Amino acid sequence: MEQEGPLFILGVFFVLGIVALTVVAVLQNKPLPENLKYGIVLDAGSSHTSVYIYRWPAEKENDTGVVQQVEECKVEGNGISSYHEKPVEAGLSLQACMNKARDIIPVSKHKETPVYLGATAGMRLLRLTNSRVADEVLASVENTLRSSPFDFQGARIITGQEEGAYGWITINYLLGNFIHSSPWFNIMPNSKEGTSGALDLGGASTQITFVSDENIESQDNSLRFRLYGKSYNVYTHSFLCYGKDQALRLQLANTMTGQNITLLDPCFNSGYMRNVSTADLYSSPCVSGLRILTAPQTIQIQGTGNYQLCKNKVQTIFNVSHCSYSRCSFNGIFQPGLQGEFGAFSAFYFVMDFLKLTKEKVSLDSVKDTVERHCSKPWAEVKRESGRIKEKYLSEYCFSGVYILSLLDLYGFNSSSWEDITFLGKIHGSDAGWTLGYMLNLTNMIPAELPPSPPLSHGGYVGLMVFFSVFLLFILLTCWLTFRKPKCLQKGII
Ligand SMILES: O=P(O)(O)OP(=O)(O)OP(=O)(O)OC[C@H]1O[C@@H](n2cnc3c(O)ncnc32)[C@H](O)[C@@H]1O
Ligand SMILES: [Ca+2]
Repeated sequence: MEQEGPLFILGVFFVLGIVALTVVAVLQNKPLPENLKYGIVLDAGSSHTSVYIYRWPAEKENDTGVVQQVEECKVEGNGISSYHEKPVEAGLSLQACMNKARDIIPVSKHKETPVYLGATAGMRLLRLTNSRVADEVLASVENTLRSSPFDFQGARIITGQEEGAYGWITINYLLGNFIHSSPWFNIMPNSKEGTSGALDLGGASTQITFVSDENIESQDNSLRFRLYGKSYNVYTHSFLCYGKDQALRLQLANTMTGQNITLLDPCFNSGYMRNVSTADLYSSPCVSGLRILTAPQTIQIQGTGNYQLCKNKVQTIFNVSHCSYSRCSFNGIFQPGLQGEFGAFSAFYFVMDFLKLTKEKVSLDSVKDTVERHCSKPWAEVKRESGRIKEKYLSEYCFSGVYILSLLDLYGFNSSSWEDITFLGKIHGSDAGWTLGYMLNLTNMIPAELPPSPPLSHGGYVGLMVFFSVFLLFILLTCWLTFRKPKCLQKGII
């Protein structure tokens, strides 16, 4: 009895010790309040500019799938290359969206938030037409971005190769395709091995990018990446002038005649009419070589809505007669055989979404039927059904549908490989496009090797601590209750 008093006190201290240990472990390892970082990328496309704002937790910077798009602000008006006659206004056009970015990003983060502007095919074409004016437009947008409170990192025209590569990185990052070989990463697990190819259809250029096991016969189309501990051999090509707006110009210019003021066009719905200024049509370097000097100043397009005739007309813009490699897509450009799944975005998505062909896998034949049916609808009916859509877009869905089918056919998609294409607008809330990949690369957020990762997550660590503490407590209590006198303590079991 004399010995029980001190032993009881010892036992109480022991229990208190374990409880204190658990509390300290839990508190000490409580995750710090999330430190968020922001980044801004301006996609200065040929048809329009969008300002994307991204956010991610600073501690997880090198993990994959953690960067999220928090906003897309569409700049009013057309793309920056359309300001070629008044370059100063190109910069002003960005102001409203940059003000919105100011409101969204906390003031304390402004100074450390990088801003990048990448211009694509519209500016590539303007540089070809007049490089001095292209520089003036870039200087103007640079001025606006420099005067923003953010950390301006540069405004430049990205190459077609970069555009393809970053689009591919974006979709595979968002789909979680870079991580499934690692046992430690388990965010957005992807059941399918491998990466997804990227198909981007813009207004002035189009890109195809995918991993290939074949020899890439032309160096310009070959990219090698090492990402998250894996090497990738990637094929990419950007076709300048084969975005959907420039392709439409090519198609029109191909059928222009010397005198006719009216142009019957099977790629527009019957009853549709549009006036086109020939000066404007020929202003693009994509078609300037096709200029007919005797063409009238203005022509009137009159739609006749015929799928088959439209297809024949669209095919005239592709040259498939020469190829100096083992195989080509068109215009003498090397392309290896298609491999794996593909994500198709931008206008591929806009057009297929309008035709209600994105929700589930639809066979190639059904897609052709749908486009054919759409082309044969009178314009009045098209307008009645979808009157709220911008007339420019609405009037061009027949042409765009036929163009997409022709382009994908030349890439090598047939009835069976068509099933490998998914038309993507957003992936987990972020737009599919080159901008995210561009930012990930410039902020060094995609490591070549897998970052070292602790074997246990914070939750797992705390859980184990609690489990073992409770286990010890349980043993002690069992001893106490079994022997009444805590003999186990006396015998030095614990
Ligand atoms: O990549 P580049 O060639 O520079 O062009 P862009 O970046 O401006 O091109 P987008 O992907 O924004 O758009 C591709 C095309 O789709 C058109 N477009 C945009 N939204 C659309 C919609 O809802 N329906 C149909 N077409 C759309 C747009 O006018 C372009 O012709
Ligand atoms: Ca684009």
